Amino acid sequence: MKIPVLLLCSAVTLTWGAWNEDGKGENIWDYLTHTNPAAIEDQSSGDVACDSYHKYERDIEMMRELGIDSYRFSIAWSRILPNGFADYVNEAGVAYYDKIIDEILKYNIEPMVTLYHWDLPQKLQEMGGWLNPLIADWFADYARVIYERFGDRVKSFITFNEGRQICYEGYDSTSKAPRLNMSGIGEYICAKNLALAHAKAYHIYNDEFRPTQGGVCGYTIAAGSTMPLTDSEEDAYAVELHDQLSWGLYTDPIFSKDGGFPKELFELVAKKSAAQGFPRSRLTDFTEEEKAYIRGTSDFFGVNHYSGALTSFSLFSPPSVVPSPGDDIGVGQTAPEEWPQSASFWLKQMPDSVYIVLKNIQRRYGDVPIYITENGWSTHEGIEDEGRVAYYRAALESALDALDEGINLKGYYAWSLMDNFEWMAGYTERFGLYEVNFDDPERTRTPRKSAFIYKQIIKTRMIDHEYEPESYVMTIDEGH
Ligand SMILES: C[C@H]1O[C@@H](Oc2ccc([N+](=O)[O-])cc2)[C@H](O)[C@@H](O)[C@H]1O
Repeated sequence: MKIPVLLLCSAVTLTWGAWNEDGKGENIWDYLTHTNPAAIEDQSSGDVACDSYHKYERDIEMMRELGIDSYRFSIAWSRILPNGFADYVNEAGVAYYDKIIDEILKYNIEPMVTLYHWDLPQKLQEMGGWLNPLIADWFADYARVIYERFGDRVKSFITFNEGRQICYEGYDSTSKAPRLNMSGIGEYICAKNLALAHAKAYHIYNDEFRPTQGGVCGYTIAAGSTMPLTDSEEDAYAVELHDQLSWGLYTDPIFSKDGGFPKELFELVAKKSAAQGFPRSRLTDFTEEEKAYIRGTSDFFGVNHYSGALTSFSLFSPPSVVPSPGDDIGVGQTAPEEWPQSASFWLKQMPDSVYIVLKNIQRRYGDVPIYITENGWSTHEGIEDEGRVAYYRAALESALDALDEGINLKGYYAWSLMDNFEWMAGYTERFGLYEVNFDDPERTRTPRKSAFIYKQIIKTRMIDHEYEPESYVMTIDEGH
C-alpha cells in the first residue's frame, strides 16, 4: 500500500546546547546535571549536547536531505523568559527560533512547536513547579508570548509533551528532573495543574489568536500498547486501569465525553487513600466549572509511541507500603523475551504495536484526529542500525494498517532527527537517524543506514523491505 500524502513523514529533536548563552535562564535539567551529575548515567549534561543552537543550518540541511515536510521541535521556556515570568522577554532567544522557523519555511518544512518538553525554568521550580496551582497562569502567560511572537508562521502548537513523564517521573519518582518523589501525591497534584495550564493556553490560542492566525493547538501524551496477558475479564480490566493511569489521567479531562478524571482510577485512589488513613483522596477532583473549561480543549490527539507490554493484575508485585500511583492500580506488565530489545531498557519492539495503540485511542475517544508525534528506536553508537531500520519499517506498516481501517491518523514524526542528550541516560542511548559525534567539538552529524531508508520511504511513499542504500553519501534532491 502506498503511504497517503496526508501521512507526513517527518523528524523531530529538542534544541539542546548553549545552556547559558544569549540570555537563556537556567532550567531544571541544567540545575540537576550541574548539581548532581551522578544522577545521569554517564555523568553528562545537555550543556552542549548536539548543539542545535549553533548547528541549526546543518540540521536544516539534514531535513532537506531526508525530504521531510514537517519538523517538530520544542521551545525552551527559559530561553524566551529566563526566569519563567513574562515580565521580561529575551529577544535573543526569540531571534534564535525566528531564524529556525523562517529557514525551514523557506524549504516548505512546516514547524510543529511544542511549548513544554520538560525543561521548566529553575526559578519556577523553586516556587513549587508543577505542584503550585499558580503555574497554570505562569504557563498561560508564556504561551501567549509564544503565540504573539511565532504564531504568524507556526500553525501547529502542542502545549505539553507527555503529562505522565512530567508528573509521575518528575514529582512521584526520581526518574526525571526535578526528582521529587512525593509518594502517590505528587503525580496527582501535578496532573490537575497541568490540565488547567493546558486549558488556559488552549483558550488563549482559541480566543485571541486563532481568529487571525488560523492554526491548531493540541496535546501530546506517551502511550505504550497494552494487551491483556490472558483473555480473562480481569486482564481486560487491568489494561483499562493501566491506560487510565498512564495516559487517561491526562487525556480524559480533555477528550472524554463528560470530562474529568477517569472514573475507575478516581474511585480506586479515593478508596486506597481512605484505607491508608488520608482524610481526603490524594487525587483531588476538578470542580464542575473546571471540568467544562478543560473539556474539548485540543484540536488533535498527539501520541508519542515506542513500545508495548502484556498487562495483568497477576504480574503486580507491591513495591512497598508507601503509597504510589502504581500501587493504586495494582497492575503489572511483562514483555516476551522474543520481542527485539533496543538500547533502552524500556523499549522493546512489540508486534503491531502502532496499530494497537491507535485502536486503543480510537476506542476511547472516537475519531479524533491523531498525530504520532514521536516514534523511534534506540541503539548504541554506530551508523549500521539494522534494528532501527526494521523498527521503522514495521511501525509504518502498522500505521498503514490502522489507516486502512479508517483511523484518523494525520501525521507521523520520527524520533529523532539526530542523537541527543537522552535525559537520565545521557549519551548512552542514541535515537538519531543521524549519528552525532559528541567527542568532536564540531558535533559532526553522519547519516545512519536508517536515514537512507527513511528518505527512500518518504520519496517513494512505499515501504520496500529489499531496498538497500547504494552508498552512504547523502544529497539533497531537487525541490528540497
Ligand atoms: C526517547 C524519547 O522518549 C520520549 O519519552 C518517552 C519515554 C518513555 C516512553 N515509554 O513508553 O515508556 C514513551 C515516551 C521523550 O518525549 C523524548 O524526549 C525522548 O526521550
